[in-house]
Amino acid sequence: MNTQTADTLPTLPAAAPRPHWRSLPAAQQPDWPDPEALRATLSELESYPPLVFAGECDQLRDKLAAVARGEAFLLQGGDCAESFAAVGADQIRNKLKTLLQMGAVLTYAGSVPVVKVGRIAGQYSKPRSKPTETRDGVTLPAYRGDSVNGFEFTEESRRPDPERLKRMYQASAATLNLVRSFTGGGYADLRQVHAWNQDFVKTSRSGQRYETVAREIDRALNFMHACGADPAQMHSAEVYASHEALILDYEAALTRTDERTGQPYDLSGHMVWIGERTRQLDGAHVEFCSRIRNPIGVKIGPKATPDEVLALIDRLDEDREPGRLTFIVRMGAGHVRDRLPALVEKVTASGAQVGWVCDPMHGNTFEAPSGHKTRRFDDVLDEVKGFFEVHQGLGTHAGGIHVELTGDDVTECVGGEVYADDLRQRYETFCDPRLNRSQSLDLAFLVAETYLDR
Ligand SMILES: O=C[C@H](O)[C@H](O)COP(=O)(O)O
Ligand SMILES: C=C(OP(=O)(O)O)C(=O)O
Repeated sequence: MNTQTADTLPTLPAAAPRPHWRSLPAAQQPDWPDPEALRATLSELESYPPLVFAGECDQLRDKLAAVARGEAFLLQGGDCAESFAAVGADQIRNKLKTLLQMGAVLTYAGSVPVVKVGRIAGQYSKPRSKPTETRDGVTLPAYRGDSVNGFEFTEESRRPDPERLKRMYQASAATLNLVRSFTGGGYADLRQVHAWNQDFVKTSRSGQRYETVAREIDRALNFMHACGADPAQMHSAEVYASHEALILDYEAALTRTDERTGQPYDLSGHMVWIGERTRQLDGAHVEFCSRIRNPIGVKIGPKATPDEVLALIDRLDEDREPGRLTFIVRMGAGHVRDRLPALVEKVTASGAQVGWVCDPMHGNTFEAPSGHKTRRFDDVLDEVKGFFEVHQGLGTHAGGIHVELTGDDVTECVGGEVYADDLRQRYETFCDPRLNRSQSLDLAFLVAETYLDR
C-alpha cells in the first residue's frame, strides 16, 4: 500500500531558471562606439509599430508545417545583403518577379504547393569571417551590412552607427509596403505569368523556357475558368519576409507580446534564422530565438554533428511542433552527400518533424583570379542534386531551397551565360555573389523537373 501523502511525496528539484540572452556571449555583434546613442536608438525603436503581425507569423508556421510533413515546398530567396540605396520600386519588383516566376515553375512543373519567403525587408546585417578588412595597407572594420556601417572603405563610413538601425526599420517598412502592394494588388495574379516575363523572353534562354510553362498555366487557368472555377488564391500571392536575426538589440527592440496569446514574437519579420556563425548552443542567438514564437530557421554547415542538431531541436522546438523549426543545410557540393545523411537519420529517428531546406550558396564560395568572391553555378546545382539524392535515399522530404538571388542581370556567379571574365561587368553585391534571374529560373526548372514531379 502506498503510504505517502501529498506532504511526504518527494519533490522534483526546481528547474534552474534560464539565463537571459543578454547574459550570454553573442557572436558577431557590432562594436558600437557610443553606448548611450545605442540605448537612445533602441528605446525609440521599442516605441515603433511592429513591421508584421503575430497572426501572419502563425500562418507562415502552419505553411512550414506542411513543408515539414512533406506536403509543400519552401522557396526562400533574395539578396545576400539588402541595401538602403536599393529600396526603389524597380529593384523590389524585379526581386519579387524572380521569386514569383520560380514559384510558378515549381508549382506547375513540380506539382507541389510552394511557400514563398523572401530574404527581404530586414536582411541588412551580415556576419563576417574577419572583423576587419585591409586594402593597400589600410585596415578598417569589415562592412557588416547597412544596418551597422557603410560599404565605402573610409574610416568614417566603416564606423558602426546606431542611427542605421532606425534606417533599417524604415527601409524594411518601405519594402514590406511595396511587397504587400505588389502581391495583393494584382501584380501577383497568376494571369500575369506572361507579364512577369515580358522583358526577359526575348533576351534569355531560360525566359523562353519559362514562356512555355506560362502558356500551359494560361491554358489551365482558361480551362478552370470555363468550368466555372476562379479561386481567389489565383489572384494574389503570399510572400513572407525573413532575415537573419543577427543584431540581437534590434530584434529585441522589435519584439512584442501578442495580445491574443500573451506570447513574444519578433515582429521585424515573419521568419528569422540563426546563422552558421551564431548557432552556438550556449550563445545568445539560440537563447533569444528559443523565446520567440516566430518560425525559426537554423543554418547547418558541414561541421555540424548529429548531437548538436538534436540539441538545437531541444532548445528551439521543445514541443516538437512541425513548422517551428527549419534546418537550412549549407554544406557545399563536396560535403552534402556524405555529411547530411547522418543528421537526417538521427533527427528522423528522434521523431522531430523539422523542415529540411537546401542553401546551395554558402558552402560553395571561392575567390576568382580577378579577386571577386564568386560561386560556380554548377556547384550550386550539384549541391541541390546531392541534397535531393540524400532525402530520396532516406525516404525523407527535401523541403525546399534557400538561395541568394536578385532580379537584376548581374554577373556574380559563374555559369549559365556568365563566364569568369564577365565577373567585373555587373558585380553589384555588397557581400556574397547572387544568382541572376536567368540562373535562378534554371535552378527552379532543375528542381521542378528532376525532383518534384515524381
Ligand atoms: O553572407 C554570408 C556571410 O556574411 C559571408 O559569407 C561572410 O563573408 P566573408 O567571408 O567575406 O566575411
Ligand atoms: C551568412 C549567411 O549564411 P551562413 O550563416 O550560412 O553563412 C547568410 O545566409 O547570409
